[in-house]
Amino acid sequence: MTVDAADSEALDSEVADTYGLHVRYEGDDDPEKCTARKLARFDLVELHRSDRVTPYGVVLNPHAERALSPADADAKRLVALDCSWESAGEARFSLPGDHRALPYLVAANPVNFGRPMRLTTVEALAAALAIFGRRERAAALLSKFTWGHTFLELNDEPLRRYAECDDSSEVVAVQGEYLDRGEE
Ligand SMILES: C[S@@+](CC[C@H](N)C(=O)[O-])C[C@H]1O[C@@H](n2cnc3c(N)ncnc32)[C@H](O)[C@@H]1O
Repeated sequence: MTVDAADSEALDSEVADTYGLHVRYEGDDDPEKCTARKLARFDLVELHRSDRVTPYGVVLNPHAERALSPADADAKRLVALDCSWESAGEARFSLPGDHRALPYLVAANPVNFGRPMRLTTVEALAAALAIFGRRERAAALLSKFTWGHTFLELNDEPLRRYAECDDSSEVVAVQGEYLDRGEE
């Protein structure tokens, strides 16, 4: 088989499975607690050690100007950056791709439980899948963590409402309701 044919076959299988899940893995966080490494052990994501070899896709970036919405659901790949929060500044997100921030959601992981927006890599990927209407696949990723199901429970209503939006501006409007509640 030619290289091109092999590439195209690999791409077809990603598309058939709807989304290829990729992680640019920095490796500066506690490897014992790293959610991306655990997902990779179960072959649920592919880890990449440099920006250059990380495939193009929708990049989950908390600093991005545009919010993720169902309008992005035709993407072939979701890409997260697994690094420590200390090194997750804007400049670190130099990956090629369509950068999107997740809307208001609350973390369920033991390190940042209850804290808005500070999601682990598995929570971020699962949230994106849920917003794209792939709730079962989101649950499958989270099922590898004892606290994983809590993420979908805590965020059940916002995730369902974001998944019903048409585009980023609608998602931002829904998010505004949750942010306002937090300020009351
Ligand atoms: C900073 S790393 C921390 C990973 C952690 N060490 C772990 O074990 O999962 C989390 C990654 O998830 C994605 N992420 C988390 N919160 C996000 C948000 N609010 N919007 C977009 N992406 C987010 C980003 O790709 C971010 O770099």
